[in-house]
Amino acid sequence: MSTPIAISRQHGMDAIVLESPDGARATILLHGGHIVSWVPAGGAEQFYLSPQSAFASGQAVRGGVPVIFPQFAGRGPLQKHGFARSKPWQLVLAEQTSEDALAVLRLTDDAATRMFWPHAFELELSVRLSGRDLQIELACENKSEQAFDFTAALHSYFRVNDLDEASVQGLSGLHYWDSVENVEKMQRVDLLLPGGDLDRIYTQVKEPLLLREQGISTERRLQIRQQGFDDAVVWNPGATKCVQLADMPADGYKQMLCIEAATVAHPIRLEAGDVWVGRQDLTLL
Ligand SMILES: O=P(O)(O)OC[C@H]1O[C@H](O)[C@H](O)[C@@H](O)[C@@H]1O
Repeated sequence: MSTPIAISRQHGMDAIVLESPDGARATILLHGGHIVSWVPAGGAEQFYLSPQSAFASGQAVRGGVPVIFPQFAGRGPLQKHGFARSKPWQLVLAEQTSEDALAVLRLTDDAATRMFWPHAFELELSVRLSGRDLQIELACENKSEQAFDFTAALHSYFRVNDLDEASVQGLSGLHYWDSVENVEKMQRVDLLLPGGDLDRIYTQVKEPLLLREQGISTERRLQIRQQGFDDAVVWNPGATKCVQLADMPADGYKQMLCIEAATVAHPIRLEAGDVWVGRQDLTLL
């Protein structure tokens, strides 16, 4: 038995609010196919959402999980991070079952996307919510007659109470591109303590990552697993760059850390008719 979920309004935009029977909750805007909130069962908000974010057509939301496609950052001729995050997506399905809640959203090419990127595609974002799990899947089908290349990411902004008390585990031994210093390096220590101004593309990420936060009497442990995506981007703008972001408070960087499932280093080549799938699965332990 499943119950359909109707479109509601959140942040002045069309949205789906997923609620699983065990009390977990997630909100997805049709604008950008953008998850803006996730509260696991018995837990607190896991995503950072800037109080100064724009919620307007054609603009990107600052926080949550922007879908980056078909170009990561400025690595190509398109607008930064491509167009998917600022386009209206269509709702395919939203329902609650006795075990979970699920939404599927779709973005296809149109005259505007083909002007910049001359390919026919179908992107599908599936979000499954249950208990302390959030599973995010991005699928891309090549609907054109020729192969195309793209880069992509699920650019998740995790909320932290205090950046100084947050750490990321599971990166040791990985090579990364340091986008601040423009140099390739290797992660030697297991625990990454993300101070400000950090922008790294870790390549060939196979093991789960763990975002940890030490409170006075509690410890938050959020497991981040990815599949289909080769790389993980860890980003925090730090004080100086944060001030330059018009849609973020000056000290907003202290409350967030991006850990993104991404394919950046080697673009994905998708043959005509083929489908690529990437996912980021989150579990509050
Ligand atoms: O400000 P945006 O266009 O949303 O980009 C935000 C950030 O995204 C990624 O994490 C990149 O690695 C950063 O270099 C970039 O600054």
